[in-house]
Amino acid sequence: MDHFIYQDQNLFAESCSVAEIAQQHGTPVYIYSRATLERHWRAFDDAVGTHPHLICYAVKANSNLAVLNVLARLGSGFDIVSGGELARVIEAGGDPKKVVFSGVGKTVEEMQQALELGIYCFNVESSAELEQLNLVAQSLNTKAPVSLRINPDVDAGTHPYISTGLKENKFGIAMEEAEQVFVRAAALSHIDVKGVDCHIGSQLTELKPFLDAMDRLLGLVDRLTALGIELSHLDVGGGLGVPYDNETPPAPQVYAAALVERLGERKLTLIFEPGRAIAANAGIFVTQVLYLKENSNKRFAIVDGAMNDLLRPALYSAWQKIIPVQQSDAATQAFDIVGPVCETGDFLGKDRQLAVVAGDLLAIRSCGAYGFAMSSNYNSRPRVAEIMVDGSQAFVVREREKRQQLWQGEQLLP
Ligand SMILES: Cc1ncc(COP(=O)(O)O)c(C=O)c1O
Ligand SMILES: N[C@@H](CCCC[NH3+])C(=O)O
Repeated sequence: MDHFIYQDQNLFAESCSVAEIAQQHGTPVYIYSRATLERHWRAFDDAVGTHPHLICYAVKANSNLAVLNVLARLGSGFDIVSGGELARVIEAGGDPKKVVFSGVGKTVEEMQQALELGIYCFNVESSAELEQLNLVAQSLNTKAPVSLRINPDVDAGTHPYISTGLKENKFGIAMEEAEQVFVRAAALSHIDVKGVDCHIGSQLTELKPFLDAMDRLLGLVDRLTALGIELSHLDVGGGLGVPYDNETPPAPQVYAAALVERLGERKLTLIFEPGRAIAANAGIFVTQVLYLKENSNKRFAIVDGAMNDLLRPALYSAWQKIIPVQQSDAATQAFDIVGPVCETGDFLGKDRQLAVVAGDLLAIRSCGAYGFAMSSNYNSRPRVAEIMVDGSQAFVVREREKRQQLWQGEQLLP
């Protein structure tokens, strides 16, 4: 396949057998490929070429320490949205000087933590946050490096829940107010204005919205230069989509080349915040069929994995490829793949043509991003194990939760 997204090929090829991993570690289970993670990160980094840049992997996509560590060893930066994510990055050996901090609701404590660790930049999302950050930096007798996140009001053409760059979304500072907030930021004693950023949404499959957003940001950069405010970087956010089915998002080379070209003569370091493009197709979710069941006009494969383990189908009606791990002699029939959770929305796939019997393993593909990271304990289900395949070896990078861990910290009344 020519595309840089390798569809977790590694996990099904040579080295490690998915069936053996499932047998040894139980199901449901997430399995990641180190080689694929590295290849995706490098493909992204190489795509930007020699233009000064920093790839800040979006930790929210998959925050497993081993995943972060693999990327940190390549020299990756990180895009974080909480103090918890920052702590994970440090724990995984990431460099705080390559961290950008996004999010509309940073707390005072998170600002202190990030300032003390010396992060690269705060992506500030409102005037109120800017004023608060100035006070926190003052109290620590330092200056906070800041980029202002601008809401460029472009339609990313993606699912409404994961579109972030429209006027009605909560994210960023409105373009109409941008100059005024930059002027204020430049005047604040404990703020160091570094850059501008945007992030218009996730799973984008067209280039145009990225370019539209970039053009609007560059217009602002030029107006700021005229006002005497010189920026050193432009952060284009994340959002590059991946093929879950037969989508054809732009390859990173095409995407990056188009953005670099738009910069023209401007001397701005480019920052990227890819999450899904690095991690999604470096992971699968493996689940076992418990029972087959037939109602009047529906056939169900009831599996041991559920919406608490993999939320995307229930939350966004997201479609992810489901394939049997081993060949079966059973007849191919249409199944809804559903989990044990007591919700009608608990499905992993609908109306899938599959040849399966009870006991078979199914692999849900493209689960390396927003899979485990969005999992929960709903229905008091322990969170599943995460495994990373590295060459011919499979490592447990997170153990399956034990039942007793589920009520840790809970107290009975006296
Ligand atoms: C600010 C920010 N940066 C980066 C990302 C990563 O997005 P994606 O995983 O689509 O690359 C997100 C999530 O959408 C985000 O909100
Ligand atoms: N969690 C979403 C993406 C949201 C990205 C975070 N801003 C998904 O699974 O597609």
